[in-house]
Amino acid sequence: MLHSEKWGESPRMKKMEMPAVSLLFQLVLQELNLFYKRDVNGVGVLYDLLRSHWLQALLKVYECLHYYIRKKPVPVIPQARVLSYEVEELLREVPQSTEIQELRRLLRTPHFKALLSAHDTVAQKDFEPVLPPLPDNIPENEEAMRIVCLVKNKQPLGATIKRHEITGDIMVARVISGGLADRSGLLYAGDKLVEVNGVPVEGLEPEQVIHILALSHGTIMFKLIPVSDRPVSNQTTLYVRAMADYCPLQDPTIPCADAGLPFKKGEILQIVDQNDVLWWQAKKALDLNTCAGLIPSNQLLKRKQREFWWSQPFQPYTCLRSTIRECVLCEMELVFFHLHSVHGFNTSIFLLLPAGFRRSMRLCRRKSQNIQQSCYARCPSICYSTVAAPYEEVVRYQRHPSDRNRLIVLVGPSGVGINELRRRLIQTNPRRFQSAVPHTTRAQKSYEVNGREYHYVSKETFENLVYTHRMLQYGEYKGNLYGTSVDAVRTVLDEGKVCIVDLEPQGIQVARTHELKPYIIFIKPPSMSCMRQSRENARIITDYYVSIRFKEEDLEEMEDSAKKMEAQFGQFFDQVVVNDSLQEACVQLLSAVCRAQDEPQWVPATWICSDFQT
Ligand SMILES: Nc1ncnc2c1ncn2[C@@H]1O[C@H](COP(=O)(O)OP(=O)(O)OP(=O)(O)O)[C@@H](O)[C@H]1O
Repeated sequence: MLHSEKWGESPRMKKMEMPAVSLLFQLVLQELNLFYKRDVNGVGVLYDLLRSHWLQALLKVYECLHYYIRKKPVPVIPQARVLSYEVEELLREVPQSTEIQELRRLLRTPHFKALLSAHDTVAQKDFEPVLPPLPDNIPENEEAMRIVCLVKNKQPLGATIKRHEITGDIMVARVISGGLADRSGLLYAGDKLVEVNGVPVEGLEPEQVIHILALSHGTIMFKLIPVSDRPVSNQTTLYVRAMADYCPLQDPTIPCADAGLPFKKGEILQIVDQNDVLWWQAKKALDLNTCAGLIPSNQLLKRKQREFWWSQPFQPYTCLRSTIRECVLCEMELVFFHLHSVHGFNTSIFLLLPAGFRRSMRLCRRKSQNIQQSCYARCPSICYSTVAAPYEEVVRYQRHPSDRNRLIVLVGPSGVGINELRRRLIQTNPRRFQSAVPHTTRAQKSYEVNGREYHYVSKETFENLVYTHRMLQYGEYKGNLYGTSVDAVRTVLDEGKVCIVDLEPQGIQVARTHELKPYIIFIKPPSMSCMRQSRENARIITDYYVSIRFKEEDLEEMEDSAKKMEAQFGQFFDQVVVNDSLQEACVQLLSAVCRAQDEPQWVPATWICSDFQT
């Protein structure tokens, strides 16, 4: 901000602008000076004290603060006009002066004029809120009472009230972090309301208090008895990934729906307050400037999920809304949170393809009924418990250039184009990107090379890999076992390359380890109408030698399957690429893969913090 004054231009001016304290200091020192020479008792000590460096420095700070508080910006356009006029005059005298010509050009530029105009608009506004005078009839026990004035603006007040179950008093139930009430530092959870805008609240219902607030304009004045034990905030900020959707407006148990924070699975939330065991306060990591909202705590969600799990043991994925609906809480909070909105507050065919370009687990699975999904077969309880955790603690992770690359996992419905995209991605830079060579128990063909198309192993070896948890996923096709091993992935990563694998979504959990740090990319089909166009000439590869056109039912199945995958596993997707135009999808895929390796990403805290690692 530009200021028109210069501080202390003359000694007289300086004296006039000097704050009273400084002036007093000077006078006292002058007086003491007289007595100092006469050696009056104690004068020397006082004189030295007042002249001490630290006190002088403190006084200097005080003077500076005083000066800036008093100083108000003034409009500068009139001065700019005078300057322009003087520049013109000067140019008449020295027309060839490039400096003055440059100054004239600057003064005439639209952005400079706009800057001055913006400055003056701000300078002429009075931003100081006009507070009403304090009431005359402040009670004698003033100590116990506090008057709080909050000026309404476009933001919600950010606090909730409730009736105390025993005393019937109207209390501040909670103050939402980052809201107006919180930033004022004047309202605390547990404060007892006595009056609102001069109206006593004793005997009133919380709804009636809300009504009084709704009718008030300008400034809201609360008379309240402060809570005796203010909560000491020693919270550490925590980031979590939401593992389910949550909609506060459809949750009848939330103490205050308007104060709730809706979120979708996969979103990163910053938990700012965990004081309440049942209801936390959180912000979205993408929108940290807003005030926080209420979300169910980990404990509350886990409890409900457990109850639901025991009643429906074969349906691991629960609808958060349905579980929460069962919860009955005694607390009933009323909002003066969103008053502004309610009451007007401003408120492939691998035969001929080079190594790595073969189909792995996706091999003819549409036709096969025998392919098993390893995840559930091997560890249903582990999968369930992890999937069902309501929040997953996450941290920001930036891969160090000397670290191994993160595993890239492609997930999507059969036929969506995963093989095609992976093939194209690898083709862009085969020295950087590579698939993992799968294992199989089927016989090696004459033109195949062990370790190129497949690792050909015996059934016993294969089963041993499965039992020792070294298979990311595996399945059976026409009596033979196929699978992708962790060792095969590790081989690619150890060569400094980026390993690209496709997994069934149930296999995501197996791959999510500290070692592989997988980055999951969901390949999503476009809308049905777009698919009809883009897949008009495409072929589904149903067996090594058979390819047929996509039928309407294939497209429907793809869409249906994609929806189910998103609904059940969406929380694990780091990136979604819609495969409409192959070229565009490939570009998106390439940039996502590069981002995963080179830019900071949210990853489970267990992958990074040594405390979590087992
Ligand atoms: N965006 C697209 N536009 C047109 N055709 C496409 C597109 N994406 C993929 N295809 C074609 O669709 C067919 C199926 O693709 P692809 O084999 O890559 O799918 P997939 O997801 O790997 O299927 P599966 O799970 O059965 O192995 C291929 O012929 C491929 O070229």
